[in-house]
Amino acid sequence: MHDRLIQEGSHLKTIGQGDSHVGSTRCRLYVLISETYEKMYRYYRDIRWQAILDNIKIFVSVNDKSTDRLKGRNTNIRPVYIMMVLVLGIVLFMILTRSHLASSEISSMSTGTLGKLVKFPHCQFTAGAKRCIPDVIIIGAIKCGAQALLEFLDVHPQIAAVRLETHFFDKGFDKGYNWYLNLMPISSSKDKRTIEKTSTYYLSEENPIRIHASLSEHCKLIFVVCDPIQRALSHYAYMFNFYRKSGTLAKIIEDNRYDGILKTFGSTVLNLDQQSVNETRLIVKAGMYAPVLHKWLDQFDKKQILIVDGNTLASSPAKELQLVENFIALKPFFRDDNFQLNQANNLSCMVKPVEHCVTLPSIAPTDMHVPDVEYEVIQMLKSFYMPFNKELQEFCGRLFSWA
Ligand SMILES: Nc1ncnc2c1ncn2[C@@H]1O[C@H](COP(=O)(O)OS(=O)(=O)O)[C@@H](OP(=O)(O)O)[C@H]1O
Repeated sequence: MHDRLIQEGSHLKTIGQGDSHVGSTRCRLYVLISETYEKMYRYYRDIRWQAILDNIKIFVSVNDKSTDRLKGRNTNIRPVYIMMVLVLGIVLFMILTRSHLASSEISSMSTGTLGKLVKFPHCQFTAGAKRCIPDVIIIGAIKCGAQALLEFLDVHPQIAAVRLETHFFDKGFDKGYNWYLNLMPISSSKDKRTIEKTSTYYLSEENPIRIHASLSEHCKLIFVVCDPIQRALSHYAYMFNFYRKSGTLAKIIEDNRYDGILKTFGSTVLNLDQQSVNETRLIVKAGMYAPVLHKWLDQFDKKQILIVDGNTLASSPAKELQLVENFIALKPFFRDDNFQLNQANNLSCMVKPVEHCVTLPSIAPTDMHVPDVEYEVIQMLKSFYMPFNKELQEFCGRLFSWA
């Protein structure tokens, strides 16, 4: 069985094997590492028992007669109690070999500013339940409706969403796989895809490399974009209100950091001479979608990335949700009559099968600072973003009303 597994499954690596006798039955244990669970199903019939811990898969063959069994020959497989004894032995074996596994994997890791890069096991099973790291990640953009997309998708029966931003790949990568996995929803269904959203992922150059190295080679990315000027205004208003509420606005303005804001929207997005756009500011950079996308395309195939239009998502969510269904191969679920447009803010709420409006930051409308915006500033931003928007449209093969 072992040779056949190795021959047919080039993704399998043996890291240990041994013989043992239980009564008169000779048992051979193999400890194999596999990157994917799916491929293992093909071999499942050969295997008397398997266990999964991190990415260690353990397979047990009894008397090496499993290949005979596949060919339909009769075998003298001993009763279930033998297997139970083996299970206990193997659990011990797994514990003893974990430290060895860790060090053998480290040889293929990259360290340095990227952190340890290693393919994460997709799911872990405990007490009949399963947790899986994401199949799909919504990587941004800030203030374009990524949260609305996530919350609506979570109503789909095949989706298990992480409601809070984990920031694992941009801020918590050194916390490691188990920390990340424990943030994932528990699911008992085989059919569910796990989805995570952190709106700042798209901005960091390390994230595409880390996500590509850690998640399944089949993982998918969703990038929600929107009118970059509207986005910048929303971002500015959010930060202004946030810092004012926390009493740190004056300090933020004084610090003049690239990710901070200044007293006015114009002074934040323009250079000191007021004649050109300051592209070193986060608030400007966060709307330059095409250059950002290049970093992701260095790691991922174009087919693995879906661009969603956040402006359309606000007014006609079903249209964008259907694109997502198609992209991640979900059963059709979302229709126009699931949603209703709220005339007060021009944003859609779900009305069925559940009533759900996406919660916006808890700042009372009366306290909300709406930035003053000069016509010239908008014109400068328009010309600045135009080539990036054009490139994005070419990439998507789709026109956006705001581009
Ligand atoms: N259906 C629905 N409900 C609520 N909000 C919606 C919806 N569709 C899109 N949007 C837009 O989402 C904007 C906030 O974006 P995000 O949730 O992605 O912001 S964040 O980056 O995660 O903080 C938010 O921007 P602001 O209104 O300026 O706050 C909305 O315009």
